[in-house]
Amino acid sequence: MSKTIHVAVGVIEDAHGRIFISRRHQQQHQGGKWEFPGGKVEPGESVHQALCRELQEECNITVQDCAPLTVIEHQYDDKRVRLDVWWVQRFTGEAKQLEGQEWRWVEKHQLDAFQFPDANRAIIERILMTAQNYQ
Ligand SMILES: Nc1nc2c([nH]c(=O)n2[C@H]2C[C@H](O)[C@@H](COP(=O)(O)OP(=O)(O)OP(=O)(O)O)O2)c(=O)[nH]1
Ligand SMILES: [Mg+2]
Repeated sequence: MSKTIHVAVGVIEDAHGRIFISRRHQQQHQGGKWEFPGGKVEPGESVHQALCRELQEECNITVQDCAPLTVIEHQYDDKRVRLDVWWVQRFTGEAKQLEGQEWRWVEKHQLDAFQFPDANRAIIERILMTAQNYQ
């Protein structure tokens, strides 16, 4: 069995409580589906370092403050992933997608209307649960 791919993922929230999502390129694993920005943790990097690097590269932002939200392990037909998900509420820079992916800000209650990879179901549940607690 191939080894687990460790991924740092950011749930980026803006001042209006909206979440940043982007659409994976068709040729990528889980292509065409929407995602929270992030990418693989490189050798020698902490998850936090990977998160900051990926969000700078993909979304043009510098993370100032973030907190662990959840960790999801998921087996797809072709690979196994471990998604280390962080809530990012403080950042500098204007968020936008720098790698040619379609992107948008969405209200939390609209997240369910987008097609995400299967592993993301648990992330979205956690976002909605956490949001409810703060209303
Ligand atoms: N970034 C991200 N990846 C996700 C999400 N949900 C999910 O199942 N994944 C999976 C898809 C991929 O198998 C893996 C992320 O790997 P990736 O190939 O996009 O990583 P990367 O951005 O570093 O890409 P690369 O440049 O190394 O090719 O995690 C999500 O919400 N965000
Ligand atoms: Mg990525």
